[in-house]
Amino acid sequence: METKYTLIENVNLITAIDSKDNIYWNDDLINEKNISVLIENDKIAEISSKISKSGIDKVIDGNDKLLMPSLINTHTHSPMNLFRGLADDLELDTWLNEYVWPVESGLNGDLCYLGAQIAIMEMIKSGTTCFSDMYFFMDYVAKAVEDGGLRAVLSNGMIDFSDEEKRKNEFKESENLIKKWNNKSDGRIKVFFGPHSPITASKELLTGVREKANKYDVGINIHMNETQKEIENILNQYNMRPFEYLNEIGFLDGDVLAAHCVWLSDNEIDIIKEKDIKVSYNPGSNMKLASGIAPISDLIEKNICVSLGSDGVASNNNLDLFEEMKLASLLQKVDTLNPKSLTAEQTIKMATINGARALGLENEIGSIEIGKKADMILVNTNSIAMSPSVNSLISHLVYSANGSTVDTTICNGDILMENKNLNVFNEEESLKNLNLATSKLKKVLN
Ligand SMILES: CSC[C@H]1O[C@@H](n2cnc3c(O)ncnc32)[C@H](O)[C@@H]1O
Ligand SMILES: [Zn+2]
Repeated sequence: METKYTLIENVNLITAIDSKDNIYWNDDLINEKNISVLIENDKIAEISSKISKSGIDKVIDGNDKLLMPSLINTHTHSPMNLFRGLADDLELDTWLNEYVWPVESGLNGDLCYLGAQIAIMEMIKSGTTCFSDMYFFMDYVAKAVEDGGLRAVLSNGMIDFSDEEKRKNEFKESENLIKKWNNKSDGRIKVFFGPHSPITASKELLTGVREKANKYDVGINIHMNETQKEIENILNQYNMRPFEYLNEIGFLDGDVLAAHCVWLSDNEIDIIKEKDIKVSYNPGSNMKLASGIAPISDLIEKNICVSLGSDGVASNNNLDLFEEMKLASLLQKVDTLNPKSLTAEQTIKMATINGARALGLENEIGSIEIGKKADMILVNTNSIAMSPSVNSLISHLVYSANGSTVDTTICNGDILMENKNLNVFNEEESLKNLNLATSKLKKVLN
């Protein structure tokens, strides 16, 4: 294979630097002007103030642009792009039991491919190139990731409600997904186990997942402590809170990615810290479903790894992590009544380097450093949202910009969007198919 060189010239570079020592919150962001970055195939080869153009296949002018690591969404359900606006203004239980699960019963692989395809286009357009997904028909989602050029950590969502037959099927599905897709598509796809939650997954399923996650050396993606009702349910069954219960059965380890973590006791925070659990904060979904406010400022103070997730678009209702960064920060400020809670710098780390750490990908992505994969975005600084550019661009990224300020998106060295033009999939055709598919799926609710 011939070596491909891409050069990004004279750009304003903003990135975290991986501290490599599990200190998640103490390093500052790099913010330097007139930098050039050389990409050799899929990797960052050089970062310097001047790089020769000779032998370069593609030169991107970085004037009026900001270069940063692309964003990492550590919790979503990509095929749920079929269900945006289907069920709004409801709390989690009603939303799931009366709307979402009935329409999901009509899903098939092709529909999940379509939903994931649209989610992937939405993510590329808004600057995300890596996402952690839990859903059904994940073989089809993996194909959409392969075709769409993104990076993803995929998990088959496992629900058994204590039914042994269901449990066996879930393990079969999950192990097949691992064997077929883990480390595939040029290493862009990884697979985790995905027990849905301690309510929907039995103790046997959870202990089985821990055993198999160790066997296959993969992580675990799970919903935790999202609503007060869920905590009461576990307390009634086990006389322990959810993290205490999972600790007791030996489920917890540093490879566990726990989504939501809204309602946490002090003891649970200590367990999260001790076990180095990775937390995915989903402020948009937690607000929309009126679930509550996660105590992120307390977690940061304890140096717990907190990353950022959107959840699915049926509860968010989009996948724009720029919007999510703003919600993330503002919600912490209003919760603590402290304007210094979750600063813009911390929020960018949350959406980049901590996302990488949460997925076990910190040696590959999450920052712009030599040897890392070329997953990065160019943001248009000659735009109203990013002006005046003589003020803090870091502030603009979190408090003012949204996904539409992203101009160019690169994943694994491939340019997936350039000057706002998508290089993958056919958006118009997919949206036509989406409307047809959703109108059929919705009929079950009438
Ligand atoms: C078993 S596949 C994943 C499963 O999770 C459902 N889901 C989507 N968002 C949430 C959420 O915020 N909490 C709990 N479950 C959620 C999704 O609809 C699938 O059924
Ligand atoms: Zn979820």
